[in-house]
Amino acid sequence: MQGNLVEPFLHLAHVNVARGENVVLHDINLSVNAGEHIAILGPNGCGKSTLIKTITCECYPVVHPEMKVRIFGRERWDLTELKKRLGVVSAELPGKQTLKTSGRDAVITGFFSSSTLWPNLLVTDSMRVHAEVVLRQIDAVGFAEKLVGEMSAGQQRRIMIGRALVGSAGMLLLDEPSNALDLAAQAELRGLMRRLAQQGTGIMLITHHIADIPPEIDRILMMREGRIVADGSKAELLTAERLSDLFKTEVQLSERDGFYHAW
Ligand SMILES: Nc1ncnc2c1ncn2[C@@H]1O[C@H](COP(=O)(O)OP(=O)(O)OP(=O)(O)O)[C@@H](O)[C@H]1O
Repeated sequence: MQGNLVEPFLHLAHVNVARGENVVLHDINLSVNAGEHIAILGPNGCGKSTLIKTITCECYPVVHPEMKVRIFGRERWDLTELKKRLGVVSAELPGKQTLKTSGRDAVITGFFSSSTLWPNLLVTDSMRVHAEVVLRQIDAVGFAEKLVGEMSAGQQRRIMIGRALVGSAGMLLLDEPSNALDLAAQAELRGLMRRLAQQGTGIMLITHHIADIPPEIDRILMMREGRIVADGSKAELLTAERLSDLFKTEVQLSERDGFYHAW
């Protein structure tokens, strides 16, 4: 990085993405700087997860001359390298083997983007030291010995955030992270997102729960029918009118201590 230039995390220009026979993302233009905090909102099926999967190269854009996908400043990636650098967390575990992996080892799998610590993987001392730092950061030292399959959903989610953090270049992509969490676990997750955001971790959060959006998130992306229909500040877009228009239903909104509640 030079001078005051902010490092770009993502630059998408004129991106169209097909799934099966249908084009489900249309002319997506989006730039995100490293360290930004963004929430992506939109009705079911509008393409939020496909957008994340385009960033992780699990979905490929339709090739045409104006199309550009640049991630961390590069257009071409070794997929394994890219997966290691992107911290993606969804409600699903990386694989069945993760259930039989301890929390500590599951965090370390983030260095390899694997579902468990297979015997052939070379875990270095510096990886172990870094994993301990992350376990403290996510407040998971107390259950790090437990098998992931024996953890509560909230503990599992925290371990998956830790797994995403060890390898990632400071950007977390969270796809509906509060799914299946009870109220206490949702509150813990919100607290963790806040701490990470305050410590400088960038966050792209997909959620259907407006209350999940921590005060630190200041940019909102609205999607509808495969298009970005609004991209702006929270003050401008997180209003009852804009949400009602986005979801085509009457939405009421209130705000308390920087958190919003919609019903
Ligand atoms: N594996 C797939 N094969 C074919 N079409 C798919 C596939 N996955 C998703 N789609 C379609 O792509 C479109 C976008 O889906 P996507 O999952 O990205 O939306 P979303 O906004 O994340 O939805 P939700 O909020 O319900 O999770 C939808 O029309 C969906 O039916």
